[in-house]
Amino acid sequence: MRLVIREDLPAVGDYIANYICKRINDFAPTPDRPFVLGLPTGSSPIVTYKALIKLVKAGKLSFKNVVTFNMDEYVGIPREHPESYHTFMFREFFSHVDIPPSQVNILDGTAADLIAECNAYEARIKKYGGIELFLGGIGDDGHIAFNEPGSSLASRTRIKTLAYDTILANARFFNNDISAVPRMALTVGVATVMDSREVVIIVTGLRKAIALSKAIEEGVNHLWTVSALQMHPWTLLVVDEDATSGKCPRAFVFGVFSFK
Ligand SMILES: N[C@@H]1[C@@H](O)[C@H](O)[C@@H](COP(=O)(O)O)O[C@@H]1O
Repeated sequence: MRLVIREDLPAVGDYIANYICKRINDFAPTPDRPFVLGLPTGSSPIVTYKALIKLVKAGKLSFKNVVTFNMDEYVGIPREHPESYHTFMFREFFSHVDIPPSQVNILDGTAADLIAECNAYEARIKKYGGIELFLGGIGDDGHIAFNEPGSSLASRTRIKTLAYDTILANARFFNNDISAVPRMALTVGVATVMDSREVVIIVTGLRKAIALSKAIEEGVNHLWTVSALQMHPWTLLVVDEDATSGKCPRAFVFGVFSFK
């Protein structure tokens, strides 16, 4: 597991955007061999998206031969809803880069058969040969995608009931009205993320300090689902100074690297 510490959120965003840019350019994707990229929502990735958009506008990066799979989507709110992850992704990212919309994959939380929707999503990922790089964020409780505390570490794309903490945290996007936050979501599973060839995780802010410490300093534990990444052969955590204010310094003793 690699750990990169940067001063603040904008520096984290720049680092990850440049990292992804290099990965895509080195991969030299073509229409027959696209780069398959997993993507998150949330406030943490917004600066990364902004930095990626800048790279595209500067002609240093193209998404023409990139296929994306988003991590999750709320159940029961239409795509057009201002807080659907579908709307979020087009507003914050896809509308500003050169990706053909047909290459964007986002779970449909309004599908008539939600289980079939989840199974088809897994099949589509498989059809593309798996995900090359999954970018993710984490919740304050260490959840990855919507794999809430207690999720199976062998989980696949499925319907998940949201934890009360997550509903509370996301109420800020719904005018602080807890009752307006969907109770369920479709989410890739922990095993879906683990199958990716590389995982890059953004962890920023004091709120995430305990989760970061649990992710890298304690054992693999389904109550902090991000900790499963300890078992992944090629994970990169990019964090800011605030997020290291848990117990992180000990991590260096155990050989986690810091590139400052
Ligand atoms: N499903 C998303 C997660 O994928 C995301 O990582 C998390 C953190 O969001 P933020 O970056 O706003 O802290 O929010 C939601 O729960």
